[in-house]
Amino acid sequence: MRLVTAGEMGAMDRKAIEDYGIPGMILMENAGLRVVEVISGLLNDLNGKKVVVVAGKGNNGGDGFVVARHLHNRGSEVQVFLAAEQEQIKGDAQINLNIWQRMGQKVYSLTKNNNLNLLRLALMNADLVVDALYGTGFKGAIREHMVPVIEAVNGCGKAVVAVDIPSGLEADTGRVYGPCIYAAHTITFALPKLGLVLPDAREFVGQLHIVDISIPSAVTAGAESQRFYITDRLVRDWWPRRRGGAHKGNFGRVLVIAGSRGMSGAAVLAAQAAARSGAGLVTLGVPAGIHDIAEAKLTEVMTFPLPENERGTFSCSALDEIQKRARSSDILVLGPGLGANNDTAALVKELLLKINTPCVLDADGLNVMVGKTELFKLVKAPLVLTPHPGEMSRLTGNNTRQIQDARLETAAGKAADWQCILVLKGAGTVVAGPDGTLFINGTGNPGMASGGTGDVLAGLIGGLIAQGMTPLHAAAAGAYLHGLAGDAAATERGMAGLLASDLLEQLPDVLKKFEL
Ligand SMILES: NC(=O)C1=CN([C@@H]2O[C@H](COP(=O)(O)OP(=O)(O)OC[C@H]3O[C@@H](n4cnc5c(N)ncnc54)[C@H](O)[C@@H]3O)[C@@H](O)[C@H]2O)[C@@H](O)CC1
Ligand SMILES: [K+]
Repeated sequence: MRLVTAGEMGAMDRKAIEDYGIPGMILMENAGLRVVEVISGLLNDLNGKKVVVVAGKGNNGGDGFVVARHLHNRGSEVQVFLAAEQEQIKGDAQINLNIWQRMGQKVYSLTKNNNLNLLRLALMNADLVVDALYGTGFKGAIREHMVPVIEAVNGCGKAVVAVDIPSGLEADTGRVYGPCIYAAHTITFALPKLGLVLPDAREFVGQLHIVDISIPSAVTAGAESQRFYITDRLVRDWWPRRRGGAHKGNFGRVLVIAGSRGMSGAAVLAAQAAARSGAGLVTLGVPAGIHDIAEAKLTEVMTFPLPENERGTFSCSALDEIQKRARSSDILVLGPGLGANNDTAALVKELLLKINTPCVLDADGLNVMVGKTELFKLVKAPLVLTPHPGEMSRLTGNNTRQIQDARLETAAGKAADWQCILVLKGAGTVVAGPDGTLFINGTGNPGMASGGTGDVLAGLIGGLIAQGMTPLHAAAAGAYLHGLAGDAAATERGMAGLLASDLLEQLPDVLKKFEL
């Protein structure tokens, strides 16, 4: 699903209104109705439920009046609080406010101080709160006089449903510069706004619902944004189909080159993830000293020993053998647990320059390329880099704060500079293609910030490429599925004890639903 900025969404609204003749009132009516549908699902029976609507002066507030009307019609007891003077309300919002008042319903203006106490009282008794203070028109920090309103809503302990965007959050940046509504659910219209899926926004957005408000599909499909939110639907579109009569040769061959003395686990995890992803054949090459361990740990994956140096890491003399094996493989996964020394670094560098097989380069495979990033664009086959912010910092020379403050720009910029696919890991993993396409991932949880989960991701992406997904789609799908596996593991066993190997256990169930 495309991610849009407030400006892009506004242009689409205008197009629907001006080019297609859909009155703005209809869009607002649909928006309100969709919110009521979600609320209805949350409260079961709307009859008799107490709902507080806090509305702002713009069209987001207008949506709030529509919500209030439909909830009232379905038997809820609705109180509307307006964070503006009535005279400030214009256009469609004004029409909906008028309708509400002609229905004999009150509006309490929060610009009068005593109504703040009334709001607090109403919130105490409420079953649910609707936040319609600000939507895509909001930028910067909440003004001083609105702070107590937001604080009252956040402090009341009731479920808050945010209309389009939690008020206080910027639609384009996902940034919050002052107090902001903590929503349990955010119902956003037509397409997800970029800021809603960025990591800073997560705690405010709660569960994100994307609802249709009847903007013609030709308009939303014509959005120019090359940023996408990864969804089930996208992954399903990319999914490699398994024909009847298929054999293991149809699902690709993965070569994993990974591990060193003390880090056999990384190699094993990456190889198992490739196998669990559905790849036909997975072969793991490790330094000879840990070969017996790898072989003992793995059942389905084939293993072979390679020359090592006195530190127990790959020796550069392993080059020919790896090259030969890579030629008969569909993808090379290189890097997990390699260790970083000059000998191994030389091997990685030579391999990248010589192979014609697509490659996923991870972990120490990336660390040994620090200072040599100009070589990335010389790699002949598609290259997928999977740095976490620390590795990205070393590769770019920017500190991690700079990387984290500009995750989208960094990923997109370096994917273009290095002519590669860049997977910038961390909350809200960003996948960037060299052509400017960006995918943002919303699955996963903090429990996954533990050793070995990155190795699983590298193997998973490799396995998907082997099965015929394009490297860019495999990187995005891999991040998404990896997060789903982490979420399933966390649901079952909690976050604290979550191990990378738990993700492997969850993968078959996660993948199952895409096979249908
Ligand atoms: N036709 C349309 O454009 C539609 C718009 N819809 C709703 O309209 C919303 C956008 O409406 P608007 O553009 O009127 O904007 P908002 O309703 O988001 O209102 C923002 C208002 O707050 C002001 N503001 C901006 N930054 C502020 C700050 N830091 N502190 C205080 N005030 C600030 C703005 O000047 C504006 O008056 C969407 O989010 C959506 O909810 C929906 O009704 C669907 C159709
Ligand atoms: K809102």
